[in-house]
Amino acid sequence: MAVFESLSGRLQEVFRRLRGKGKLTEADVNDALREVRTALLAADVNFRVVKDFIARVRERAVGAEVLESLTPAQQVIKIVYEELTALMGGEHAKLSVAPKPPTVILLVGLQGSGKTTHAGKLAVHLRKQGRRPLLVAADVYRPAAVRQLQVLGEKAGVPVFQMGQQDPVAIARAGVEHARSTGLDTVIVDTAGRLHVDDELMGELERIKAAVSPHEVLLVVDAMAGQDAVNVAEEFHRRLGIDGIILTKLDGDQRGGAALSVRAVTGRPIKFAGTGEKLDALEPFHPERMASRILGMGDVLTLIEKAQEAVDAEKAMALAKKLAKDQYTLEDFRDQLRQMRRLGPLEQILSMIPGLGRLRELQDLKVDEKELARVEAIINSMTVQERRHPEIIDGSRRRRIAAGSGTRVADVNRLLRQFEDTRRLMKQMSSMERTLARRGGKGPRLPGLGPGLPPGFPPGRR
Ligand SMILES: Nc1nc2c(ncn2[C@@H]2O[C@H](COP(=O)(O)OP(=O)(O)OP(=O)(O)O)[C@@H](O)[C@H]2O)c(=O)[nH]1
Repeated sequence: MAVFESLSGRLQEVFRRLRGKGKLTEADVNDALREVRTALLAADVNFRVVKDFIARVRERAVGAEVLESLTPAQQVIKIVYEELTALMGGEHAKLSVAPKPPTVILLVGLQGSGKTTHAGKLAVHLRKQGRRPLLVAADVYRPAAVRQLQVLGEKAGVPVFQMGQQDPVAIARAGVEHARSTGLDTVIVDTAGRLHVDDELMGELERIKAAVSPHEVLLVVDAMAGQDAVNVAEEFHRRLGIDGIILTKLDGDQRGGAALSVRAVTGRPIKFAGTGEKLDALEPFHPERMASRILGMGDVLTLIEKAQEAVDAEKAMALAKKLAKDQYTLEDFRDQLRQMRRLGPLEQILSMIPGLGRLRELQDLKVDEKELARVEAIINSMTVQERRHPEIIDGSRRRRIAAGSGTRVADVNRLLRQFEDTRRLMKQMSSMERTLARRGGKGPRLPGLGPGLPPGFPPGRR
């Protein structure tokens, strides 16, 4: 599922028609903007936000400068892109860091918004940046919450501070003290949630805030709640004062209304987006990249960052050498598959590649994660000899491998064909890159990605 799927589709359709017109009149632009308005409202964007947005775009788009330019449709799209970016806050808003550690981050939000999960994700994210976080369990009403945080901490390799079911204010204070005395530089306090905003909860959060003076109060809201999420954010901000927002479950939100309105309504930026249940499914929120994804222009920068995190640079170098010597094996193929899977769900990845959204045949491509598992099972059923010298895999070996991996001989045949295609293509790519490198030019590959990924991806597409 791609975020903003329907909004993105509708906007691209509007602009496709606009582009088809060549010369534009004011009426053409007004018609297009009316459709943009309908699309935004259907995406559950707050109606006041939509109204202001359309007014701003219209003001910039109907002038002579745009309409009489050589590429009026392009100009209109550019204006929409810029205004969408501005709507979501313009620049990426970073987390603040305390001048003197520890930095204290207070996570607040309703029950089920994904607070505890995102405490863990944030810890993983900070650790990857070389920080030393501490998770503090101050959600004492739901006994399972403390345990949940401990489990997350173990998975993330991040220490967890807890004192059982005591006063959350005391726990938060002791947690910060613990970080200070043990040299941990960032404290993430997980607080209790309720089903609704209520006085008791707000009172408790205010007391915690006063006790630990956090550098960041981050509100965790569920994007799937749409306009309710925006109302919750407004309420929390009014009562508690927040510094930023973590918008969760963006992977499940087809409409995108919350992402587009929450900044405009609260005046506070979205700092992170949660895109899945796993601990690494967290993206720093970049308004311009999100605008680009909405308009079907892809998001290559986020893709590159993900790839750099997932791909082991040393392995990629080793692979490049092997390719040059024509020693690429099925073991390498399997390694690449594993790396690819670490990037996240393939549909999310595909939505970040410019232009892919517009390709008809890709629109109904449902990436089959099971197919990836099957490919891995087949390779695992081979002997080391077979993986390194696939040419020895004859008919009887194919039958044995199929039986061993619980697949059919046809599956094994297909995999071997794909492996051959991949090997051939990768050889071509790597010799192209070498030629380009010799000429001092830049290769077309993504840094950190190539030649790390099978170009025929995803494998097993029939
Ligand atoms: N798809 C998806 N699911 C998520 C995401 N973040 C959290 N979840 C799921 O949402 C559910 C609730 O998450 P929790 O972290 O337990 O929520 P919480 O806000 O801590 O809840 P309380 O502790 O009860 O206040 C869990 O099943 C998570 O796996 C996300 O970004 N995407």
